[in-house]
Amino acid sequence: MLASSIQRRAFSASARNLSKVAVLGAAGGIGQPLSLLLKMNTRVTDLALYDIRLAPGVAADVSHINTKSTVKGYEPTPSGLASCLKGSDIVLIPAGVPRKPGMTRDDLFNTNASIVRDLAKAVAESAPKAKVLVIANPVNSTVPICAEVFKAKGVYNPKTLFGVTTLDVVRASRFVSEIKGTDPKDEEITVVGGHSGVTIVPLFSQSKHPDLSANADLVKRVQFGGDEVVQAKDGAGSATLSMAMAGARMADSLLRAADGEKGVTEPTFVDSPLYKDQGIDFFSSLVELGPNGVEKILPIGKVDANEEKLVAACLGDLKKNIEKGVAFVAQNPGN
Ligand SMILES: NC(=O)C1=CN([C@@H]2O[C@H](COP(=O)(O)OP(=O)(O)OC[C@H]3O[C@@H](n4cnc5c(N)ncnc54)[C@H](O)[C@@H]3O)[C@@H](O)[C@H]2O)C=CC1
Ligand SMILES: O=C([O-])CC(=O)C(=O)O
Repeated sequence: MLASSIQRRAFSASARNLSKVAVLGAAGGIGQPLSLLLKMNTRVTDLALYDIRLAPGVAADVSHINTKSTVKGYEPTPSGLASCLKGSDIVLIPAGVPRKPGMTRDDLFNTNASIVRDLAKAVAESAPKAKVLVIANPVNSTVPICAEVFKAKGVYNPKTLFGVTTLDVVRASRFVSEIKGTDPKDEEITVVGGHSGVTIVPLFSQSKHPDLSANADLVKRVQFGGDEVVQAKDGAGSATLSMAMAGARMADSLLRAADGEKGVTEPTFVDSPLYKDQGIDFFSSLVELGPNGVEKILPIGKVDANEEKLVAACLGDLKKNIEKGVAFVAQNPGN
């Protein structure tokens, strides 16, 4: 009995990979709680924090938490960034400015596009095999920007680039549970499309409450949940704590899949075949994760008449957002 439990322990310990996780933008509103949650994750063995300010301070603070992983904060220099990235299995990118009331995510493009482009270049040079999780907005454009940079550097792997859309399903399950008086953990809501306004498409017809697809207020709340936080923070930024939780969940799912766990799925914005025939190269849907990243992209499944209209509205905007990201890199390749 004892021997077999020791054997089991030995097996589970040996089945786990060493995992270096890097956070770029680690001193920000998302970066700090995200770093905290990653420090609490026992699958992370090395946590590497980079920002243009304060990363060593955040690292010193987080490093006192009594879990086994090492934590290091890097100086805001090209060599600091390269050392941070070197050997990383997962790179999360929450670097970039957040919205203020009255702005759309697309209004962040002018500032964040070049930040993400330059960080993607550093990833291509120092961690070309890492799984890259893009949080910086507008995700619908920043993910194509990363893809174009990786293509130009000859390291593009569509299985390892992810736009983080987890917060949309986190919100959807919570909002439904509030209406139905249920536990959000029992409310799995599929959300597809992209990550802004009408490109966010909840598919309530596939949930336990198909009637909710006719609830226009709820659909709108999921699509514009981010605005609720932006307005409530009144100029001081957008969702940070719920986003940190969502980003940490996405990273944990990839780590579990890398450790051989089967059937791990997350919704995420990836290079997807689902609407390529309409010229849309990236789309968020449920994705099965494996040791190499994307294992299988699941189809969106059956949708009802309300949702068909939502998908149609999503595709128009999404196509433009993706094209904008691609055009940016073509016109501004940077140094
Ligand atoms: N994907 C999603 O669901 C969500 C995405 N976001 C987005 O995440 C981004 C970050 O939001 P917050 O953390 O609230 O902003 P923040 O302003 O609090 O933090 C951003 C951090 O990025 C750093 N930074 C800026 N340029 C950098 C560079 N070149 N290299 C490294 N670090 C750099 C800043 O110094 C700052 O510490 C925003 O673009 C926001 O819109 C926010 C919520 C949800
Ligand atoms: O709304 C924003 O700007 C931040 C975001 O992406 C979200 O909260 O979903």
